[in-house]
Amino acid sequence: MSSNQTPRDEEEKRLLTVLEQVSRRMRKEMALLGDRRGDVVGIRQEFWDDVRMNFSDSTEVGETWSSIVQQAELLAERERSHRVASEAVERLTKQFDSPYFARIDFAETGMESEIIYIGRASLVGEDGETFYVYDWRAPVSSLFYDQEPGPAAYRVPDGKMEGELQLKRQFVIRGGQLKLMFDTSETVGDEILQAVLSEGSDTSMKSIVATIQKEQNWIIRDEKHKLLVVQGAAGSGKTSAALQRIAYLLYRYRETLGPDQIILFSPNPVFKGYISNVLPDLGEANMRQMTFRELIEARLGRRFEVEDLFSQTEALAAADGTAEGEARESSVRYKGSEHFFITVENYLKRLELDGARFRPLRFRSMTIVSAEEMSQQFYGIRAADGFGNRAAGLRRWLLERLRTWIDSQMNEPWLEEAAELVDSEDIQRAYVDVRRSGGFHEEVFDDEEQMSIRLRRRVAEETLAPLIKAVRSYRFLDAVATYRELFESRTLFTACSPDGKLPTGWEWMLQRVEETMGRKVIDHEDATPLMYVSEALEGFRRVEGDIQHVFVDEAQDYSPFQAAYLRRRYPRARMTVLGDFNQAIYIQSQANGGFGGWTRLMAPEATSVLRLTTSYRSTEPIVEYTKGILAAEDAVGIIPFHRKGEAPRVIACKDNGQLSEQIAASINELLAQGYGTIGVISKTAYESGNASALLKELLPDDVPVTLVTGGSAELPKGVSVLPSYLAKGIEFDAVLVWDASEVRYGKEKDRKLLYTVCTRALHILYIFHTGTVSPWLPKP
Ligand SMILES: Nc1ncnc2c1ncn2[C@@H]1O[C@H](COP(=O)(O)OP(=O)(O)OP(=O)(O)O)[C@@H](O)[C@H]1O
Repeated sequence: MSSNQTPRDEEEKRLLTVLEQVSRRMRKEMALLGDRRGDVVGIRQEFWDDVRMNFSDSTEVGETWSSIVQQAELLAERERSHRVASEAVERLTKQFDSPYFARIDFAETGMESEIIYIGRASLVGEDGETFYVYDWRAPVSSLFYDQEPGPAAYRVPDGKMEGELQLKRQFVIRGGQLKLMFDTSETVGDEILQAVLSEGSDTSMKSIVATIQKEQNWIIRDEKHKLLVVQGAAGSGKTSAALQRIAYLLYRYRETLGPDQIILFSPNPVFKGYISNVLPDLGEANMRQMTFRELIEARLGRRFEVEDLFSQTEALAAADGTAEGEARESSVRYKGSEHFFITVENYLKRLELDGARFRPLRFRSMTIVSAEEMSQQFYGIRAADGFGNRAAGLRRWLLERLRTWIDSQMNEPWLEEAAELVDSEDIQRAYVDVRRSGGFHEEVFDDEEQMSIRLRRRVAEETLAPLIKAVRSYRFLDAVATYRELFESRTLFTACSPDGKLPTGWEWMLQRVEETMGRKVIDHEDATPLMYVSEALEGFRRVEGDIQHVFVDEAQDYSPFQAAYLRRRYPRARMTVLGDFNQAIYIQSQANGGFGGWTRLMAPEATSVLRLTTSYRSTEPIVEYTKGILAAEDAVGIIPFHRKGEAPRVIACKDNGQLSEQIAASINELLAQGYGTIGVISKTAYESGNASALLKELLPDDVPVTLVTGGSAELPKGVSVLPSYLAKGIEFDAVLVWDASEVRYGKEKDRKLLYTVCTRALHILYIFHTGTVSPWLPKP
């Protein structure tokens, strides 16, 4: 490079070289893609022409079959290579747009300096040796995220590389054009981050690979710990770090780890949709995503009507201030507490000796096996074998008992009558059975007798099929009665309780459990404890051993039961758990005070607890303002990223009518200013239903207003109207809070909810209220 060129000229030149490589590769892949497409279409069209069809004898049929298989394999292979080529074209298109975002010059000790460019994906020359761009996940790339210029080192799989980091440069390249470049002495320079954060938000989350911060990078690349617990302020990049970590793990362990071996627990379906583009955008397939609710539904949903967390939240809000509401709230709080978890754990220990409840096997009015017999059999198996072996032993024994019981019924009138009613097809089948087993050669009379026995046996087995199925799926264990027992006996409860005390409102809980479970309804607060007891009695047999990584986002919302359950269900998985105790918005998680349920899941030496303190989402004025909603001790350690913006506004309205008019006017203004996503966030779903109807009336037809509900799978563009708890984890350019009055957000329990709502804003936060304003908002 000639010396009178500026660094920018040199970088422009280098960019052209890289783009030329990209386009050369693109031409090649396009040609390949065209060929493959042609092949696929051709094979599909001529599929049957190339198959020899001959059915004249069995040899010919065999040959016909193998020629079909051959053609199908050829087609599948071409389809695979078509897919590979089309993925390559997609990747190269993105590379043409922005091939890299950073450069580092690193001199390994005793060696010459090497220039390394870092991008979303690697780019290797046709010689297979020239690395034009390194993948952001390559070991050397960590220098960019972790280190400042000067002596530096990075980890490689078999040790450490030491040397000197001589230069760090960041780029913004869009559409193949170098827009910005900075040399930086910080880990990742502020200027670029400023530029990225000033952009508008979208209806789906973006990747952050170009600007990953040092602390986030520790989370992304940690390979030492089996349990990683992250407490991070609102907007500090927990979800982002989790998703980039998944991409990192898929790259680092690509030989042994697939996306279906990673599972992420999301707070709700909207969030699921919101994050679903990040991994594909990074060229990786999505991991599995679930909500905890889906686990509960799969386990209890077939036999019970199970309330979900959102319905519980709505029910509590509707009953707020009533005696019934207060009682339910304290029950919900208690059942999510550590105290209750320990009580149930102690109860399970006692159940190893005695007390598990069983459902008798009954047929019509006959008892085939009584609950007492089952209990004797169950507790007759050594306790050391654990619940799992005992339950399996009892299951085997019951199936055997059912078989002998069927034998004993052969001459019973009910069976004879039922056998007489069977249709001729069944008789035919019984006839075939007898023939197959060698009947009908000897005495005719005996054969008839045999046939009739078979017929009766078949009828008996069919009639008892549901019972047999129930035994096979462990339904003889009565988890509901076992769980209820804990509430029915005061002495039992106090014996299990860690401090020997009953919780306040215990009588109410007892009545409620009796009343709901009697109707086959399970309150949300009972669902996980019940599922836990139920699975414990079966010995936690429903494990998913092939899952290698479990991620839990919004982990502060999980009760100790939920945490313990996930650990049991995925026994071999490493866990990454991310949350913010300031956003513990559900009553169920307010009593367990943070992350206790998670941190005890694994040994301390296998656990790492990290904090993220800088809040990147919102402007500095918004972060400073929202910190004021929290209690002073909770706000310590939340640091705004210095991005300028408008101060939040609090707008008083005289009634709901004026409130909706003011919000509609703000929406019009904000849309005109170019804000693409606007969230109108109310406390409950009931209110958001009303809000959306009012706004639709007030706004012109071309302004899209979408009501987001618990079932919504994605976030729309334009104006979203949604309840507080569905706004978890997502963000909007502008947040308009629907009625932050004292009536709505007046109690201590509403404080974190209001904080969560307000921290969804990137650039604009307007808070509207009727009557007296919530006491939690900072005083002007
Ligand atoms: N290193 C980064 N570079 C660029 N943007 C970032 C970075 N870290 C976070 N962000 C942005 O900040 C916003 C918040 O990130 P994210 O949703 O991951 O935070 P969070 O901690 O999960 O938030 P919350 O708990 O409030 O839901 C997102 O828009 C994300 O893109």
